Amino acid sequence: MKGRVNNYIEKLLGEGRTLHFSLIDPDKVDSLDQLGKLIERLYKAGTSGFLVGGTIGVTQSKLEAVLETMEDYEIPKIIFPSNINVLSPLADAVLFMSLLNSDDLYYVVGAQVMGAPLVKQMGLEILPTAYLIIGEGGTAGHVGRVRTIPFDNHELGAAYAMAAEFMGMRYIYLEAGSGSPRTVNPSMVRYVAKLTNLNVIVGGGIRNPEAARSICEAGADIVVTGTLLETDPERAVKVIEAVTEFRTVRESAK
Ligand SMILES: CC(C)=CCC/C(C)=C/CC/C(C)=C/CC/C(C)=C/COP(=O)(O)OP(=O)(O)O
Ligand SMILES: O=P(O)(O)OC[C@@H](O)CO
Ligand SMILES: [Mg+2]
Repeated sequence: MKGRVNNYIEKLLGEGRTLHFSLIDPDKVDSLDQLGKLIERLYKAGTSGFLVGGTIGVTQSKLEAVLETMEDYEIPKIIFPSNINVLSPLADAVLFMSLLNSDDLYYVVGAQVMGAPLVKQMGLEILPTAYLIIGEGGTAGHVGRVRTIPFDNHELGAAYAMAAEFMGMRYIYLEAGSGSPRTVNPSMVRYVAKLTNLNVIVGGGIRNPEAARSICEAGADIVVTGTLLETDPERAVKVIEAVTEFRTVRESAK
């Protein structure tokens, strides 16, 4: 899929679909055998791609073991990097992200400067992504030193999203944090989707098909689940079905 991931995403979105990405955290994998079975299950259920990453504890060897387990599947394998050590040429693409609401310049531009030559050498396709953490954002919010955007402050979320679009980014990831007790507010998703042409990725705390559906209805383009795959794969399959069965007519931003 290298070089074809953006096109693959645009094609499915153009057909009115919403995509589901399964987030695998290499640090949470106990057995590669079990991971292989889980991946097969998620693929058969219709997940649209794999994100691979975790905030803490991911080594290159754990990352590559996960990517090798996925290699025979014809859907994108995309790195979700917490830092420059979480990169590998075995992936197809990388969410090349800037944490826009960080107080630490390292997460806004430093990691990108250190990572860019590595990404180039590895030949990874780029998904230029504004990463926005809403609420406290769990471990990622702590590590990323976020300047809080309250869950109900849609104007603030949308202002960041518009700034990201004006700076040339193509994706925005609205993140509540892994295992968050609540998801990003669907009304913030609606606001961002309406005011920009960015592809809107939403993740954090999505634990059931109803929550996933509300986020789809609000106009998300890609829905991410991570923790649920680890805790309740049966329910994760139901979330995948809810997302991939959803159909929408997308409007361009005014
Ligand atoms: C572009 C490059 C090379 C790096 C970008 C680096 C940036 C901007 C990082 C943002 C801050 C950060 C720590 C993000 C983590 C994103 C991530 C992989 C989340 C998913 O992992 P979790 O599920 O939260 O991990 P744990 O389960 O370990 O908490
Ligand atoms: O683990 P969950 O809560 O599904 O969150 C997924 C992802 O948005 C975390 O970065
Ligand atoms: Mg996690």
